[in-house]
Amino acid sequence: MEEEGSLETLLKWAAEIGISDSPSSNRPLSSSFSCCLGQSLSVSQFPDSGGRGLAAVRDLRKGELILRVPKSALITTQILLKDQPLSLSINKHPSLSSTQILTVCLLYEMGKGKSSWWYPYLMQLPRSYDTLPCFGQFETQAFQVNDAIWAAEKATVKAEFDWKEAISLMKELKLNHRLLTFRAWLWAFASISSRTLHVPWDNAGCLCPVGDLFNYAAPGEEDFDSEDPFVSEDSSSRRNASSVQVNFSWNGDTTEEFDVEQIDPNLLRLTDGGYEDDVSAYCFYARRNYKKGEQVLLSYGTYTNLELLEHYGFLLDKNPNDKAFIPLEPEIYSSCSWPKDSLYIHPNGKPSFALLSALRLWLTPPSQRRSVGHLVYSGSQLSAKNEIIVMGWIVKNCNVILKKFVTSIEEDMLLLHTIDKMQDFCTPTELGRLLSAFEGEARVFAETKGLINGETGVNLLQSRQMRRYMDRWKLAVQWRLGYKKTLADCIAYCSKVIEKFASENDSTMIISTHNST
Ligand SMILES: C[S@@+](CC[C@H](N)C(=O)[O-])C[C@H]1O[C@@H](n2cnc3c(N)ncnc32)[C@H](O)[C@@H]1O
Repeated sequence: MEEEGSLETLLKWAAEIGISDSPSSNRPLSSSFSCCLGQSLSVSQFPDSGGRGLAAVRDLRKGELILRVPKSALITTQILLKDQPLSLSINKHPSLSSTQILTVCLLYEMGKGKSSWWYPYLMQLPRSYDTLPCFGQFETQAFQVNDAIWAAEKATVKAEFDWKEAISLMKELKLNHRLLTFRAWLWAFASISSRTLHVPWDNAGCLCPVGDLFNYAAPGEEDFDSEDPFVSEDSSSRRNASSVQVNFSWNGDTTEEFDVEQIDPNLLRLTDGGYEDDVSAYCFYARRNYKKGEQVLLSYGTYTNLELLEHYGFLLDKNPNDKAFIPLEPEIYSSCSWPKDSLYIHPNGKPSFALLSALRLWLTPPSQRRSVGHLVYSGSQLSAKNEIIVMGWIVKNCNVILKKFVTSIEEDMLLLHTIDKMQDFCTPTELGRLLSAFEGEARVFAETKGLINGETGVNLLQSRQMRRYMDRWKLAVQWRLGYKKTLADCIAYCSKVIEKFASENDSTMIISTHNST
């Protein structure tokens, strides 16, 4: 993400309008503060986890109030519709969704330039995004996995459809031609998708100055290395995918250093934050204890890496909520009552509870399925033989899928290294050397984007647009590599289970042979 405008201007303006990170909710709202932060938080750079974000300026305790943003500072459709001409025009388009309306409102507000009340905030918004609808054809194909390619294509088509539906309204509002383009729409849509917070009165959510500087940590990270394949499964509620929804769950982090007993029990109610009617403000709370200097993170909800990419334009190296779906025969879905999206492989390689159960049933001879139904649905293994068949089926299918990819895990790792080098190159000679050594996908990228052209190629590579293409391409390669690794881990896991059963079977045979002699 790239943003422009001055951060100091934003933080000064934020202090003036009552945004505060003071731990005391009684601190008078005052314009005498030159920065809204400094008491609990400060803006800092975290290159490996979100770039610009918020750091703790002192040790923070779980449940502590760390930021308040008054309702008047939030950008909501409700507030923007106080503008009469805007409101009159929007009323004439009742079929537009709440997100389309907020997107139009944001572009309309951008069109006001310096006269917008939110100008210091708007200037700090990223100039471009890497959310799925922004992926071009090359980057989309780089996912290699059909589900992901479809998700990217669908996201782009949907964004274009939404834009076309809203264009007559935007023309009525006399937005300048730059704001009428699909590019501008994608920008506004991605701003909303990746930065809005949940508010109870509008599905589109709100834009929350300063509150939207928190980067993301997945809920359930503490379960990531758990031996139990069921722990992280469907344990948290799915949230509205189009907005940053602050997590109200009770499962805070386990890295306690303070005595939880000392915390006011009322504060434990809120571990992330939300809009609070009684104080008319968006309030944020520390979801766990933080040491001074640490990045303070927010849980936007439970997302797979593909969902994170779609709505927020990034993915996590280790995402406890990620899921790898493999193609299954239609009869597998119809032979069980598990929902399709519960049949997947965990990021640690273990098949999901539902996937195992569905396969146990499906790989039982049809005449016996009725009699084992209750065992299958309770998650029990049916027999050693059935378990070996199930694991063998998974191993075989994952192998088939992996072999069909045009690149292997090792090649993807090498490609990521090449992309890094392209992003870091220093001189035209270095670039020339790099480009001449290109083959496969990197060569296609260089050709498609016009990089194989001496001086022009160098200039192009340095351009902002080319950097964006490379970032998105890299995200797609990272995603597919994660997918392949999960399948490889799954093969290893299932093979181990088969070995275990085989060795148990051997020892049973030895015992029974021994007993019969
Ligand atoms: C609500 S904003 C957070 C603040 C943002 N970093 C900024 O500079 O404005 C959400 C965006 O931050 C980035 N982000 C948040 N958490 C991240 C993480 N854990 N890893 C990588 N990028 C992250 C993504 O670009 C996402 O769309």
